[in-house]
Amino acid sequence: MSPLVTVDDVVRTFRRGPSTVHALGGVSLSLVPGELVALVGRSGSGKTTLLNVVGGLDRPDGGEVTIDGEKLGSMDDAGLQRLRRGRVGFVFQSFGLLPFLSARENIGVPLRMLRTPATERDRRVDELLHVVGLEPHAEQRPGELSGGQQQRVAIARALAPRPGLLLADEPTGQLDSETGQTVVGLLRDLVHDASSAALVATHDETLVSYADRVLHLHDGRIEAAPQD
Ligand SMILES: Nc1ncnc2c1ncn2[C@@H]1O[C@H](COP(=O)(O)OP(=O)(O)OP(=O)(O)O)[C@@H](O)[C@H]1O
Repeated sequence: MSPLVTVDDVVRTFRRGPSTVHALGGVSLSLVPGELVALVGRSGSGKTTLLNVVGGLDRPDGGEVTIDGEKLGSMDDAGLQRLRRGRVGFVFQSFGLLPFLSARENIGVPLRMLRTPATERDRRVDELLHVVGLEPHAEQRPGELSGGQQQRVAIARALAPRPGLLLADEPTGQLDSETGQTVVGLLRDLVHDASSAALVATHDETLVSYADRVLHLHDGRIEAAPQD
């Protein structure tokens, strides 16, 4: 199967005062549709930096990211913004929901940004509320939902435009282990069903056990997979 995402020798360095931090020191990987890949590594190993570069939130200093055959390095800022709106979904540890909107309205936000017609938008939001099991809570605001419910809203929102690629940074970090397990199982099923690819940075052993593949980052480099 041809890859949906390829990351080729990506380098990202940051200046911190007089010193240089090599956050990514030549990372290469690829993701095919339908796989959930866990990205593990110690704090500071470069996981968030890699997700940001793959999703076009940050530009690398070297190397290339290709999504669906399109090179991100050739896109201007408007092109990257279009990519993020339509083809890449982000799920963050802190959920990132708008506090004054209901669950239903939060899920619909990316579709509003894409100017999806209202009837189609409503249909898609209803479908997602059903998929993540939040129909009874559709009109509640984030502050009236549990952590697991908020994370399910965030996942539904990320999936609303049917992105080919889902990027998640510690999506279970704020959840107790049982809720985390529910969210991870849901995430995996959604990725498999929609043939999306997901790259998920995590410290969570349960999430790692649900992944199709695990990539280990160490000091900004992917380590060879341990032999089993
Ligand atoms: N904007 C920035 N400016 C300077 N240094 C940065 C910046 N962003 C990241 N870094 C540095 O790059 C390295 C990698 O950081 P990154 O956040 O990607 O790690 P991480 O693996 O996601 O860590 P954690 O698990 O704690 O979230 C760290 O040394 C960090 O301090």
